[in-house]
Amino acid sequence: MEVARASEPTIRVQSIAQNSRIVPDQYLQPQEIRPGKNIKYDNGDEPPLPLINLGDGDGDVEVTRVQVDLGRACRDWGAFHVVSHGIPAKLLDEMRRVGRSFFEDLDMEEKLKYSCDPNFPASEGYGSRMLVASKDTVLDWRDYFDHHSLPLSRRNPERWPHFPPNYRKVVAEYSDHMKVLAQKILGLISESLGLPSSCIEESVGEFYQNITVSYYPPCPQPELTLGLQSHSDMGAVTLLIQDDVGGLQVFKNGEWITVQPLSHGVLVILGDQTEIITNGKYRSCQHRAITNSRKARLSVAAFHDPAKTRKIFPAFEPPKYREVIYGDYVKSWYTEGPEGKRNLDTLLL
Ligand SMILES: O=C(O)CCC(=O)C(=O)O
Ligand SMILES: [Fe+2]
Repeated sequence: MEVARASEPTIRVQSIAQNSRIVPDQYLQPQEIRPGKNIKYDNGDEPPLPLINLGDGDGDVEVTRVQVDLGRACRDWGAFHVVSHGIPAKLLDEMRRVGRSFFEDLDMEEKLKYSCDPNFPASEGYGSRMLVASKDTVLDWRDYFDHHSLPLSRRNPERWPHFPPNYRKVVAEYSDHMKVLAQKILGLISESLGLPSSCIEESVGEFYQNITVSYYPPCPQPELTLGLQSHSDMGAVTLLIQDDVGGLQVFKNGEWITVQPLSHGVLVILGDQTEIITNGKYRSCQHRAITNSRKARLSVAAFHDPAKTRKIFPAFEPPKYREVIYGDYVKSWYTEGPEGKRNLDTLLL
């Protein structure tokens, strides 16, 4: 059985959403970063995120095309959808289903038994505030469940929800599949830069994988809040699925562009370590989540990061970024906050 840990002092957003018709002050974003009255929930006339069909990889012509398309997506967006990725559609649906069931079918008392430790940022479990150690920031309109899934020595399904009954099995299976896809994507990214396919994966070393199910309750004043503040992911590569509600936005050419959900596609988001390793040839993607007043939204992110002791440095000369021990990078992210891509900018030479 799981051990109940000290519950976080912060009240869960889901409880606030159920009991209040206005947004408490702690969740009000500063004027200049509020999404504002004209939130765009679809991407309108904006170009859609690039879509790469990984099944197009047979034959020399197709291989070249996949590499060219992938290279362009990594340079221009730092994010793209993949289809024919080899992960069973049923597993994607089931992961969304069990994730949603934890948030919606268990009562709060049950859920709080899985609370993450408020004294450590990114500790495993149920929480609302990932930047716990940071200087005062406005809170995100989000609850989450974070799972430490790889390497296997970190994986302890006893700490994961016991409900629905197949929850733990689904997350473990999802973790294994996502690892294989992350390896494949990093291989293709390496090749698209003329590097040996193992290059980026070897630079990252053994994957530290976390799986975060994010749950964004309906928000009475979406124009004043953010589900998740603007950031780039700090690790190497994130693989994300979402439900059909929508709310993820990527920042491109000075604008926020809403990513249309693609139910059986997987969204690839390049992280800061990939930007460092590729020496800025490929950019990590700045993104955020907005809220809406109608429907709860769910996403599942599988983060693939280096070990905290790993030294990360560019694979090209002359280097444009200083080398960094990954654990130091993470520490600054948690103490200073993400603020877009500020942490990465401090490494620029
Ligand atoms: O909910 C989303 O779509 C984004 C989640 C995300 O960016 C993150 O957890 O880092
Ligand atoms: Fe993210």
